[in-house]
Amino acid sequence: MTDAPTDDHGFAAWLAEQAGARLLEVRATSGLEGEELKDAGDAAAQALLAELLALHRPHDAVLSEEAVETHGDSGRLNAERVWIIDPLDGTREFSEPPRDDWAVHVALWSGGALTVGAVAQPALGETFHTGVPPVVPPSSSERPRIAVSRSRPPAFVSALAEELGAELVPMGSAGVKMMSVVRDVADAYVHAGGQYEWDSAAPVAVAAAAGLHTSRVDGSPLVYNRPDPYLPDVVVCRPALADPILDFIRRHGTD
Ligand SMILES: Nc1ncnc2c1ncn2[C@@H]1O[C@H](COP(=O)(O)O)[C@@H](OP(=O)(O)O)[C@H]1O
Ligand SMILES: [Mg+2]
Repeated sequence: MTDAPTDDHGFAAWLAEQAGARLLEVRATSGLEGEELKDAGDAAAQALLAELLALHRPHDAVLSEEAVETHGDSGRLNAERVWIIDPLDGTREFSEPPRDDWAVHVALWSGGALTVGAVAQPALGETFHTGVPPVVPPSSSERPRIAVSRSRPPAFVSALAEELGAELVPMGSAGVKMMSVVRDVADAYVHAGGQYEWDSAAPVAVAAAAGLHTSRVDGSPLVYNRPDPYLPDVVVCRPALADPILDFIRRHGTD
């Protein structure tokens, strides 16, 4: 294991990569499949991240999908610095090798806002982070592309795509979908109906640092480290698509 960087951006990227390497190892060597592989991945990535955070940032609080005791007020609500992590986002896709649409999310919330984010896509060998904000290339597609859940695409997004003349691009993991906009694989990610702070914190921090639009579906800001981490909807897109998308949702809702 390489030394942990001292700056928070580099540290977040390093953490995400350490967990990513552990996940690749579990996938390649455990011999497990299906639910057992999902559970082994979640547990291994959570254990490593918890250990490394306790070792290198012992005074900071944590909110993790895989640590239920952090979901309520475990001290994080009064903390100055809170790491919001999803040790394995896109668990379903992780359990379907050789799919690469799964990710490790590490964000830092500090003093009321997200200040750091890192999203590792270990099977792609790529990590996106706020230390070196990604440069989003001009869109390579004439038609807008909207990334949607592979397993549970919200119905309103099909109607939105029809109005915008867009195509839907199904893939797993909230982080992968937001990074697909950064990578010019899609132009927008629009989601409603359920999600939690850990699903969006790190990729939203990276997307915002890259100059993309990030908000709730009603256009209001995404707010993190709240008492209830349920944060059911999100829009991440190229800035030019924000008005058309938010206007459609204002007129038609998300039901
Ligand atoms: N309706 C919903 N309610 C709760 N969580 C949801 C959800 N839709 C998506 N998610 C979460 O968002 C992540 C991406 O989902 P999807 O690939 O379907 O877009 C998944 O995280 P995990 O893989 O960490 O559980 C999934 O659990
Ligand atoms: Mg998740």
